[in-house]
Amino acid sequence: MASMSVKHAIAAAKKLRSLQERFNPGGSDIYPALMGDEAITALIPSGNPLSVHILMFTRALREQGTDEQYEKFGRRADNNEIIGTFAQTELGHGTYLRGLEARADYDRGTEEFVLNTPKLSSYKWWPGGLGQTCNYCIFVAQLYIDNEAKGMAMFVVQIRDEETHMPLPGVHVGEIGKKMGLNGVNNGFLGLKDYRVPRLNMLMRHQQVLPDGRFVKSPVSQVSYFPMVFVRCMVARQNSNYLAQAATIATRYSVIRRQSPIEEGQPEPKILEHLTQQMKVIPEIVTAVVYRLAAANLQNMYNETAEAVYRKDFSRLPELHALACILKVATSYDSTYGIERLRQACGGHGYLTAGNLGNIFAMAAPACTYEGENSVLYLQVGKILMKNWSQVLAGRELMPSMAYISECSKMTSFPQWTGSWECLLKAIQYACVGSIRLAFQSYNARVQSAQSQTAAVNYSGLELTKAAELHGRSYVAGNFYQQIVNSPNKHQRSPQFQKVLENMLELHLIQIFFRHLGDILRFIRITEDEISALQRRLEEVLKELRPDAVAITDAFDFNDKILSSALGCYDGNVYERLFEAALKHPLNRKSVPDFFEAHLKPFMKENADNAKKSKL
Ligand SMILES: CCCCC/C=C\C/C=C\C/C=C\CCCCC(=O)SCCNC(=O)CCNC(=O)[C@H](O)C(C)(C)COP(=O)(O)OP(=O)(O)OC[C@H]1O[C@@H](n2cnc3c(N)ncnc32)[C@H](O)[C@@H]1OP(=O)(O)O
Ligand SMILES: Cc1cc2nc3c(=O)[nH]c(=O)nc-3n(C[C@H](O)[C@H](O)[C@H](O)COP(=O)(O)OP(=O)(O)OC[C@H]3O[C@@H](n4cnc5c(N)ncnc54)[C@H](O)[C@@H]3O)c2cc1C
Repeated sequence: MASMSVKHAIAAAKKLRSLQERFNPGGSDIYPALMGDEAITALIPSGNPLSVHILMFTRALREQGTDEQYEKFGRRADNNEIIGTFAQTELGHGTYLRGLEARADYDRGTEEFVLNTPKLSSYKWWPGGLGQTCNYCIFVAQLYIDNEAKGMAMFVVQIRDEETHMPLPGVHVGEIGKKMGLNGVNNGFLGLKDYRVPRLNMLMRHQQVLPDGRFVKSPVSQVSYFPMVFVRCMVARQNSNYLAQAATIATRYSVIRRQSPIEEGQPEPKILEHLTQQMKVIPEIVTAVVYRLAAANLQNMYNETAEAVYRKDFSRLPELHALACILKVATSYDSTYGIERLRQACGGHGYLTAGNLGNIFAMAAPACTYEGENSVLYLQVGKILMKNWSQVLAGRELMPSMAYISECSKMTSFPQWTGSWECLLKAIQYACVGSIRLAFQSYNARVQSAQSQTAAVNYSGLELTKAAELHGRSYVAGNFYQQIVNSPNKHQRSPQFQKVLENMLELHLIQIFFRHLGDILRFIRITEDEISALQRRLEEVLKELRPDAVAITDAFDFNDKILSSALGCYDGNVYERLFEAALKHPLNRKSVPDFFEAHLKPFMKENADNAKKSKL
C-alpha cells in the first residue's frame, strides 16, 4: 500500500505543480495544493505520504529559515528534489512541547549541533512520510548551549542517502505500524544517536546561535509554532471538504433509496422525504458550507499574518492562533461526528466499503488529534478568553474576532426575545459571554487562592472548554450571518439563490440554538411557546431546503472519482454498482470457498457424528 500511495502521490504532486503554475505561477498559494489535495484524496484514499512534506517541511524551511537556508534547502524541497517531514512529536510527548526530550547540544569547537534522542520515549513518533518516503526532516529539539536549555529549535536533518535511500549512520528510522486509516502515509519513528549537523542547519530566521555559541533569542518565541498554525488552518478547509463529500454521497443515496410508505397504501417514498432523514442529512450539507466559508476567511487571515511575520510584525499572531485553534477543533469534531451521522443515514449499505463513507471518516477523524489534540486546543482558547476577559474588565479593546464579547459584557440583560436571526446569533454570543464570565470567576478564585495559573486552568478546565466551544460557535455563526446577510456581493445573487442561502442560515442558527439550548437557558429567559415556535421553524426550513439538497451538493462539484462511492455516483445507479463491487470481491472468484474442505466440512461432520453417537 505504501508504494502504491507514493506512486499516486508523485503523480498528484506533478498535478499539483501544474495547478500551481496554472493558478499562481511561481507563487506559494496553498489553494492549488488543496485542489490538488482533493485530487490526491481520490487518487490515494489511504492518505498522501507527501502531505507533511508539502504542508510543513517546505513551509518551515520558507518561514523559519533564513534566505540563505531557503536557497540551500528550501528551493530543493519546493522542487521535490528532496522529500521531508516535520518531526516534532515523540513516543513520550505530543501535546506538551516543553516536555520534548530530543536534544541538540551546540559544539562550538566544530560549530556543529550534536542531536540525540536520549531515551526510547524521546524517539520521534508519528511524522507523516517518515517511515519510508522521506530523506530529510525538520527535527524539533530542545536546544542546549553549555548544557543550559534555551527552548525549542528546528534543525534540517538528512536521514537517508539521496542516492541509495539507505538510513545514514546514527539514524534509526522506520514505520510505526498499521492505523485505523491513512495507511498509505507511512507515519514513522526516528532515533538519532550523536548525529552531527553543521550550525547552519538550525533554522535561524527568528532565533540564532552564533559561531562562538552566543544565543540570540527570538523576539516572539511562539513564532516557532507557526508551522502548526498553518496546518490547523488547512485542517479547517480539509475537514469541511470531507464533510461535503460525505454529505454529497448521503444526499444522492437518500434520493435514490426508497423505503417505508409515509401514508398507508402509498408507494415507498425516497428516504429523504422522511423528516427524520432530512434532519440527519440537510444540516450536514449546511455545516459543510458554513465551515468552508469560515475556513476561507481563516486562510485569508493566515496569508496576511504570514506576510506580516515575514516583515517581523508579530502583532496578529495571537488572534490567528486563537482562531486557528477554534476552527481546527470545531471543523474536525463536527465533520467527524457529521460523517458518522451521514453513514448511519445510509443504513446497511452505508457500512459497505463500496460506499466509501468509512474511509472518509477514517481520513477525517485523526484531525481531532493531530496538529494539537482538540481538548488541549480548547483549553488553549479558554486561556486566551480568560486573558481577554481581564481586558474587558479593564475597559480595553479586544481583537476584532472577540469584539462581540465586549459588546455583550455591557448588556445588563438580554433584550426582548424576537426569534430573528440577529436575536438567535446574539443569544449564542450572550451565552458564550456568560460562560466566559463564570469560567473567569472560577479561574480567578483559584488564582487568588494561590493556585498556579497552570493548575487553575486544569481545575477550571470544564468551564474553559465550554466557553471555548461557544466562542467557536459564535465566530462561525457570526461569519456565516455576515456572508449571507451583509455580504458586499449580495446584490449580485439571484433572489432564488439568496433565498436558498437564507434558508441555510435559518437552519444553521436554529440547529446551533437547539444544540446549546441548555447553555442559552442558563442566561436567557425564553418561554415554552418561543421554543416551540423555533421547533416549527426547524421543520419548515428542512421542508424548504429539501428540493435544493441535491443541487447544493452537486455544487460542491466532486466527481465520481473523488467520491469513490457506489452510493454517491452521479448517475444514481446504486444497486448496479453495489452488485458490481460485490462480484469483484476475491471470495466470489470460486463457487466453493477453499475453507469448506479445510475447515467447515470437517467441523459439520464432526458435529453430525457426535449427534449420532449421543443418540446411540
Ligand atoms: C498535498 C496538499 C495537502 C493538503 C492537505 C490539506 C489539509 C491538511 C490535512 C491534513 C494534514 C496532513 C497531515 C497531518 C499533519 C499533522 C502534523 C502534526 O501533528 S505536527 C505536531 C502537532 N503538535 C501540536 O500541535 C502540539 C500541540 N501543543 C502546542 O501547540 C503547545 O504545547 C500548546 C498546547 C499551545 C501550549 O503551548 P506552550 O507549551 O508554549 O504553553 P502556553 O502557556 O499554553 O503558551 C505560551 C504562550 O504562547 C501562545 N501560543 C501557544 N501556541 C501558539 C501558536 N501556535 N501561535 C501563537 N501563540 C501561541 C499562548 O497563547 C501563550 O501566550 P501568552 O498567554 O500570551 O503567553
Ligand atoms: C494521523 C496522524 C498524523 C500525525 N502526523 C504528525 C506529524 O507529521 N508530525 C508530528 O510531529 N506529529 C504528528 N502527529 C502526532 C500528533 O501531533 C499528536 O498525536 C498530537 O499532538 C497529540 O499528542 P499525543 O499523541 O501525545 O496525545 P496526548 O497529549 O498524550 O493526549 C492524550 C490525552 O491527554 C490529554 N491531555 C494532554 N495534555 C493535556 C493538558 N495540558 N490538559 C488536559 N488534557 C491533556 C489530551 O487531551 C488527550 O485526551 C500525528 C498524529 C496522527 C494521529
